[in-house]
Amino acid sequence: MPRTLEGQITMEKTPSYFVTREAPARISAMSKDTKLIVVVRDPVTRAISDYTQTLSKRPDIPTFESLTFRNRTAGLIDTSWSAIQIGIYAKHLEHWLRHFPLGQMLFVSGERLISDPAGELGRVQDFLGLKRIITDKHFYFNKTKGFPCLKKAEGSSRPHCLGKTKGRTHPAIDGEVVRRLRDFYRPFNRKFYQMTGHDFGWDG
Ligand SMILES: Nc1ncnc2c1ncn2[C@@H]1O[C@H](COP(=O)(O)OS(=O)(=O)O)[C@@H](OP(=O)(O)O)[C@H]1O
Repeated sequence: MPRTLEGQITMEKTPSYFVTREAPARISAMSKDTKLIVVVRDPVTRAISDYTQTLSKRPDIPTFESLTFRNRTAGLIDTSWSAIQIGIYAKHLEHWLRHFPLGQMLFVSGERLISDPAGELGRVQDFLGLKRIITDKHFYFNKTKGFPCLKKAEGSSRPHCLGKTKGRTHPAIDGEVVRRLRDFYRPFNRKFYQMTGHDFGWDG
């Protein structure tokens, strides 16, 4: 990590930290005061998004439906598949809470980041003790992209959307498989809502 000077905040983003067993102890050993921000979205959509990303790199992989189950007839979900395992947020959070108080963590809703980016970024700025500089004025909804974009990119006067790898079209997944996955995640989601004190609304 670079040295942080007076008046600066150093930020580091790596999606895999949240699910890496060694990460909480290592980060705590580096600095106990580190603030942690985690973006979470409905674990079922997250799994499909994860699969879509892998599929774009390796089009020959098996279907989502076949990777989901260890035994489809018995309805046994393959929790060793990373796309499924990562979405068990309550389990991952347990490890972090052994090293950090909940107040040092902020959970950003991936859904709200799309429907109300300024609102969600308002929470981030408050959490970091920053003035609310980023507001509604900075965003517009880009119909072609189907997502919010920045009116002006940093250091430019032109609009900026995230790249082609963000916001890919997901393949249609068998409804029964989606239902099974919803049933699988429900108790873990409830536990996660309880632990964070926030209902993310993934279970209707
Ligand atoms: N503004 C905006 N524009 C485009 N995409 C947006 C935006 N806000 C959130 N998202 C969602 O970000 C998802 C991709 O982010 P990831 O966390 O998967 O990226 S990363 O590869 O892990 O860094 C991506 O998931 P997919 O839709 O599954 O591609 C988007 O839903």
